[in-house]
Amino acid sequence: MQITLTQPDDWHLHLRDDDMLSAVIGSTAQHFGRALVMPNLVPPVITGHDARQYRTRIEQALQERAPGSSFNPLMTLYLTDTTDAADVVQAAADGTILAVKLYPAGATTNSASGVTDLQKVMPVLEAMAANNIVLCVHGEVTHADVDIFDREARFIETVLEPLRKSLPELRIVMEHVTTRDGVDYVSANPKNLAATLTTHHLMINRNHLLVGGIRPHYYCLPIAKREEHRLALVKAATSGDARFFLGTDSAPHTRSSKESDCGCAGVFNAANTMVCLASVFEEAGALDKLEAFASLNGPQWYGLQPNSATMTLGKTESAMPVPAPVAIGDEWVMPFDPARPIYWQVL
Ligand SMILES: NC(=O)N[C@@H](CC(=O)O)C(=O)O
Ligand SMILES: [Zn+2]
Ligand SMILES: [Zn+2]
Repeated sequence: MQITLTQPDDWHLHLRDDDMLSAVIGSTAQHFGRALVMPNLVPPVITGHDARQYRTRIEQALQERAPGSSFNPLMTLYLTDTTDAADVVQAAADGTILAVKLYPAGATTNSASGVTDLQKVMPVLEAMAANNIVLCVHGEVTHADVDIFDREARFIETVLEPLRKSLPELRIVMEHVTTRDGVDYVSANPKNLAATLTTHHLMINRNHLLVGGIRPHYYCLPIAKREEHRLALVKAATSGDARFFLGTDSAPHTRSSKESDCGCAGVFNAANTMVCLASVFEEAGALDKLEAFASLNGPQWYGLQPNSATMTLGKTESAMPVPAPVAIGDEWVMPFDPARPIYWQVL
């Protein structure tokens, strides 16, 4: 059996910089037409100028590692307490950026420069609403007294809902939704709200992370939740609802920084996302919805055309191996092990 789709895009991707960028760019460029590139570098991508320079570095890495690729990186800015609204509006108007990313300070990898109080960035958010610029959010509160498994639900209640009430015209993407609460909130609020879903959150729950030994390569933020939440994510992804689309959140870290006494959060799934998704959609009896999720809903939300190229996926007789580790200097980046056999390949 084979299925052919419009070439997919990745609406949430970490490409990093320097050697890591060179090591991982090929995995994405091989399959995806475009990706929305996250700005959480050290230091972060804050201004339009930073984004143009980062885009140039990505293009250089592409030329070296994937010559001839037509992959198109789409850039974002990292919102800080002191972001200049005029710079954001200009960067969107001249095509430098497609969206702005909100990291609550301290919520995830490289978020120390994130927003400490939404009131401080209201002028920027108002300018974004007026100019139809999308806000992508890492939707977790960071208070020490909120349990890590409740941080997404609490964000919806205490940050997202009040923000949407005070600025209903602002178009918002809840990135990497991991709970039924998140899915239900997006489903119930049709206006100016969408969500990305990652490959790994469609495949693993918190037992995969913690039962039978701790699995640092499944540690990511937001953390994987109970099985009932994973099932809600699969239902949303396979529903055909245009407000749910693929953002892999492929987030490479070196093996030693994951297998550590204080391991980094992030799953590197760029190389096998499409075969994993084919497996998830097949199991849900929804292979006919994979194209909407991976290739059509995202461009529609961002007001872009779908890619003109196609991708064909074929079933295999025997299970396919997990992609090989990617070398970076004398280190490795370990690709996502989907915790089940995969009988699909990209042809
Ligand atoms: N998802 C992760 O666990 N990590 C991401 C950051 C993020 O998307 O929150 C990273 O940059 O490593
Ligand atoms: Zn995030
Ligand atoms: Zn991310």
